[in-house]
Amino acid sequence: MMPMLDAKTLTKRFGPVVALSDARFAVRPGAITGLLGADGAGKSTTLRLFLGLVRPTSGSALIDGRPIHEWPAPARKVGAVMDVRSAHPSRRVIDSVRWAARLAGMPRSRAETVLDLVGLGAVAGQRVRRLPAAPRRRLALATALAGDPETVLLDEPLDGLDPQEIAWLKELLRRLRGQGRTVLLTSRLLAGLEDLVDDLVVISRGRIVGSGSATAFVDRFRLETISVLSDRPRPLCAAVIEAGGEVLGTQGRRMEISGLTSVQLGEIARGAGIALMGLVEVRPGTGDPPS
Ligand SMILES: Nc1ncnc2c1ncn2[C@@H]1O[C@H](COP(=O)(O)OP(=O)(O)OP(=O)(O)O)[C@@H](O)[C@H]1O
Repeated sequence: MMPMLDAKTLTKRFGPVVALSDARFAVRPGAITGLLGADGAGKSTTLRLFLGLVRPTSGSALIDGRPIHEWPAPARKVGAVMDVRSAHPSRRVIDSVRWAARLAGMPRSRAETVLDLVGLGAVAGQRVRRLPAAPRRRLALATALAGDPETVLLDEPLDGLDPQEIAWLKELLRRLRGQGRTVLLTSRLLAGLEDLVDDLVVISRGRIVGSGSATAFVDRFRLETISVLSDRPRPLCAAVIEAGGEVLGTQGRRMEISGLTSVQLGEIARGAGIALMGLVEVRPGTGDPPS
């Protein structure tokens, strides 16, 4: 089966910074894939490369076998939410989506369809600036879907959402998958993705360190993953990497670490003079902290 998204020896440098180094991975059509990595790992850069917003230093980022700029109607191929603030604040909600639908060559009625899909039909006539944060994020999603794209790229879509909004978004993404669409979303944490993604690609400091079915990953990572709280996450990250561990994700003071036992982690933290405020070894199968 031809992959829907294909990173082929993809490298991106920004001056001296290597944001992505020889990345190779493929995303299956009709699946939800999570691109997992810590802050600055290269997740957004990867999405930008697929979208043609930045050019690869070497290698290629293919959508359905071709770079995005080779598709005659790119908005029918891929829709993306990279920045939720992209809608113009003084526009009406409906006009914002109509504009996107028009650019994609879709009929005018497409705007109503996608606003209904994201539950914003009732506020279609409002100015964008009057929308609170959660509906504004839904609007960004509607705009991404305006071109009826085969593939949807979402940068940290679950980040900062409340539980109801997370549940709603997951249901919507499952519906999009049910329609045969491909979804690639990024996240800093594995926690919370288990019941959503089919496949995972794990990126660490610009390198792909693993990819495959989420079930296999979740079992392996649960076995090995330690979730830890520290008031000095940055030096702790450095000490963990120095010791050969892998930082899977960070969010504020919380980190997910693999490749080390909790005893080793405790020793590393003590050696670096960093206090651990909480540590949970995530067990296979249950996801619950040990009692
Ligand atoms: N336009 C740019 N110019 C210079 N450096 C950049 C640029 N874009 C990204 N980088 C650097 O490339 C690296 C990867 O950044 P990227 O935004 O892709 O990471 P990320 O995994 O999405 O992290 P975050 O969750 O913080 O957005 C970082 O070191 C970042 O500072």
